[in-house]
Amino acid sequence: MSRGFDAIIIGAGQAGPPLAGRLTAEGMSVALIERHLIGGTCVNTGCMPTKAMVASAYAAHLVRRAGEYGVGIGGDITVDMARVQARAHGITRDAREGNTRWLEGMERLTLIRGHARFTGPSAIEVDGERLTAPRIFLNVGGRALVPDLPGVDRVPFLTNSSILQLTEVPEHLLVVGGSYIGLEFAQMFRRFGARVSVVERSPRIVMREDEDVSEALQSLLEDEGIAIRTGAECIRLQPGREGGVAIAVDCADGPPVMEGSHLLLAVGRVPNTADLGLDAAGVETDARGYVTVDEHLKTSADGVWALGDCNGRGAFTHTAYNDYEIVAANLLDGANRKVGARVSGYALYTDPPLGRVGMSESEARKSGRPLLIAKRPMSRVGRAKEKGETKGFMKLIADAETHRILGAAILGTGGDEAIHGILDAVHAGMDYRTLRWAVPIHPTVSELIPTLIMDLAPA
Ligand SMILES: Cc1cc2nc3c(=O)[nH]c(=O)nc-3n(C[C@H](O)[C@H](O)[C@H](O)COP(=O)(O)OP(=O)(O)OC[C@H]3O[C@@H](n4cnc5c(N)ncnc54)[C@H](O)[C@@H]3O)c2cc1C
Ligand SMILES: NC(=O)c1ccc[n+]([C@@H]2O[C@H](COP(=O)([O-])OP(=O)(O)OC[C@H]3O[C@@H](n4cnc5c(N)ncnc54)[C@H](O)[C@@H]3O)[C@@H](O)[C@H]2O)c1
Repeated sequence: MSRGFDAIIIGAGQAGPPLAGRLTAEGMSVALIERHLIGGTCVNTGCMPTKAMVASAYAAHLVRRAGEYGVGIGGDITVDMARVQARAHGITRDAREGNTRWLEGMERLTLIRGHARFTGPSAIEVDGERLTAPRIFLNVGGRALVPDLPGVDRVPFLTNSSILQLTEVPEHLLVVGGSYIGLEFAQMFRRFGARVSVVERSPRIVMREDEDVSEALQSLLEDEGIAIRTGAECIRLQPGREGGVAIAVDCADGPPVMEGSHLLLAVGRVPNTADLGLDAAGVETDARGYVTVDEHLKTSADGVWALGDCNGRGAFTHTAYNDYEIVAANLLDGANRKVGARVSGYALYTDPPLGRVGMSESEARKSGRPLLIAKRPMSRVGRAKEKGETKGFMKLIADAETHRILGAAILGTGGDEAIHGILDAVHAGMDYRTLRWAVPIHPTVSELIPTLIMDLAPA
């Protein structure tokens, strides 16, 4: 049996469902195929559950600090991991069910549950059924990378998905990987009461950020009692002496073996492209399996586009959604939007969070432009003092000749929100001098943005 559609979308993550909404609204018949949970990674095992758990961890942290604010708490502070998880799962379930209802009620949409793979150009097979369409959109996302570390097959390990099923606080959580996933889980589990050790292969955590960011983050995590081991190049995994897991790191300074009760692998993601039958349709990938796309997100095969994490052009929910906006605008609105025009912005949800936009200082220096830089510790931000959250700093980097902002980092309370004032200015291509005369609201973290601009100096 074969069914024909105007369009087929594979994957109901962050780009597929809104694209289905636009295409069906234009009168097209669309098949949306999902093999697992509607909403994909962000809703089910990524942003939503982790940010819900970060909120629980923040509550535990603040309660422990209550005395500093003049607030007394009677009795011991306890964390009920099962309730923390139930809260997070409730939030994700509501989102997933809302998305599912929306898609099930969408006119001209056929929602198909199953694994899709190409059988030829314009042809897909799901559970033995053949589907064809002149337009096929890949939104297949990715999954946790399980690295080929010696001993990985001899020890139990957790990923970002399975760690969401823990109903008890681990005694000692070992985290391999000191970037987004590793650090967000490390801090939250420390705040839930676990001992936590992070092992990172690079010379510093969050290696893609500037050194001052890595240093400040490491120091604030260590202040909370998290052990961090960087430059750990020769990691071997082995069963622990008293059950649990051990990581042998005998190639660097420090103790040669770290033992823990649980192990989280947080060393990156792999795209879900190996089992898609891409060869049958002539869709090319790079060496790491990411679908190769052009500036309009078209693949090497006519009539096939790739959106979201699987195209390697972004690794965030907002970049996946923006991919949908680009494809929809070009196909349906006669636009000529390009992925390269996107201003890079993201946040790391430690507490305090790191809000980032554009270039890091080291990238800006490598570009060879004449730079102006301003930096201010959060201990000199009124709102941070009032909140009792003064760790971190804000940094702004501008081009001295063009007067454009090149990048910024706000590692500090509210940094994930305040960074948007700068992100919008970069997006608008604004001359930073325009912002000098903005009248921001007091007391906020954002109110320091004009001050930072006044402080810009050759560096
Ligand atoms: C722990 C964690 C925390 C994160 N936190 C944040 C955050 O705070 N902010 C942020 O911006 N980003 C965050 N991310 C990243 C974010 O989740 C992803 O960038 C985003 O979900 C990518 O969306 P996507 O649509 O490309 O793919 P996905 O959301 O992964 O969706 C792909 C879908 O395709 C389906 N699929 C795959 N292959 C097939 C097939 N052959 N047939 C049918 N269906 C298929 C999958 O089942 C899945 O549902 C986080 C990620 C993780 C892991
Ligand atoms: N706040 C957010 O937006 C957010 C949160 C979580 C995840 N994410 C997304 O998920 C993706 C994956 O995150 P991630 O943290 O797993 O990957 P990542 O690629 O950001 O970092 C992986 C880290 O593991 C280290 N590493 C790699 N191999 C190692 C080894 N063998 N031993 C020790 N360390 C090793 C790397 O040096 C790096 O620091 C990110 O690209 C991000 O886009 C985003």
